[in-house]
Amino acid sequence: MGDKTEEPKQTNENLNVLVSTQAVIQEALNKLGYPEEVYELMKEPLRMLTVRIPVRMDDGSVKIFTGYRAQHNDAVGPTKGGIRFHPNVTEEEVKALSIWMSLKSGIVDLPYGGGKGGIVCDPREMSFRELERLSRGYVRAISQLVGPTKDIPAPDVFTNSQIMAWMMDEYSRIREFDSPGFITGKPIVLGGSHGRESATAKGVTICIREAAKKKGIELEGARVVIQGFGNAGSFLAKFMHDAGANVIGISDAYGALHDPDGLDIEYLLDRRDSFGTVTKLFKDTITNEQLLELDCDILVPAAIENQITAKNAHNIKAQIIVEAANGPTTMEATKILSERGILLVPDVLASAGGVTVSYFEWVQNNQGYYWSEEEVERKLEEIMVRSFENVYQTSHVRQVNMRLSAYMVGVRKLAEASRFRGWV
Ligand SMILES: NC(=O)C1=CN([C@@H]2O[C@H](COP(=O)(O)OP(=O)(O)OC[C@H]3O[C@@H](n4cnc5c(N)ncnc54)[C@H](O)[C@@H]3O)[C@@H](O)[C@H]2O)C=CC1
Ligand SMILES: O=C(O)CCC(=O)C(=O)O
Repeated sequence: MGDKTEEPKQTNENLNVLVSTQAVIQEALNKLGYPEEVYELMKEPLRMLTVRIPVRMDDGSVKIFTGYRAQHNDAVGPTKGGIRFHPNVTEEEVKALSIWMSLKSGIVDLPYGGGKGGIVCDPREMSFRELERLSRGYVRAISQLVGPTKDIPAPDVFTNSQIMAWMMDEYSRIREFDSPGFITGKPIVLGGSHGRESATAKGVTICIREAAKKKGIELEGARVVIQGFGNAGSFLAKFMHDAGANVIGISDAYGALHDPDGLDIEYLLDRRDSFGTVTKLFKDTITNEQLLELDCDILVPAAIENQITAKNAHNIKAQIIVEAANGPTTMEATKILSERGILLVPDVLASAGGVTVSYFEWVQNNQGYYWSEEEVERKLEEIMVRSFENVYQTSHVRQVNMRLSAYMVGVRKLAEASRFRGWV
């Protein structure tokens, strides 16, 4: 399968993640037999807040940042989803990310709808104190819309447990009581859960293991390529390495590293910075585009959107693609990969380990009783295996690819809850 590398194709492909997500949602609802009004309800978030956040910079100037919080649908329960700090954040991207959160919660069966936030900024260029002021300013700006029973944020690209701690502290000050359940992904000492930091990668690892079984591929010695070396990508590299797989390629925003004999993962983990950057330390690098087309068994995009497109889908060599990132593969590429017989485990299933352990964190905060790491991992394992099997079997029974079957599984609970509430 696919040893030959084709010339990049010129395409007029749609790269708008909101538009492409809407198309798959519509297809899923049609297949399930729901009327058009259900799609009309689902195609956009119920609420979308845009905020402007003034931040005093270290040089004394004031900079105004734009931020968003989207709440897709709260028919099932409060909305939930991460906050992204990235220069390319857009309103449409945040909307799509909130829809994906609804689907994830439906797939792993959590009592949530989807939410997502983002701030247009580059935290790599900001000081620690500037980041604190920005994080607190964002919470002040969205505080009326969010809360432990309304909308519960968490980390995403370029945000981490320190940022969650500042946000929790700011929210608690505004409300005048300690509110650990306002946000998840916190440091353990502030009510964070064991296993949350590695949860997204754990969930991806379980999906890789289950997908490899379906394809008859042994994980021991399998060649794995991972795009992105942040929270999701770096923990995944470790778990793959520990499972005896051969991680032959990794990347960050600045480039990629390749060694057909296997990279020194322990060394790379030791040298990466808090933004998941490591390739700057090396002279001998390849590009992210080259990384995706490397000869390997398992490919894991764990960085940003629109990485596998109609341009490069024909040149992907992996037999299994497991999407740790949100939206890394376009819909046209999904079709090409599925026609080529490549097993693609979609983002809304594969990356749902993060929100699952965030849910455990929120439950622990609400009850004030904390679980051991073993308990968290056992519960996560059970949920991920069951969800993988459900989506996989649905794809077989309905004769659709796993992205469409995941959307069908994910959207059903939301549609039913909206119907029982009398919304549609
Ligand atoms: N952190 C979490 O719990 C979850 C994360 N995800 C998704 O996983 C993906 C990665 O998120 P995290 O690991 O949390 O972020 P992170 O901020 O920890 O790491 C991001 C990584 O992507 C790289 N990157 C950024 N821009 C890039 C570009 N243009 N090209 C190539 N690489 C680039 C960075 O250098 C870094 O290595 C995102 O799509 C995120 O939405 C999904 C579910 C949960
Ligand atoms: O942990 C959470 O609540 C959300 C994680 C997230 O943002 C995601 O799955 O994309």
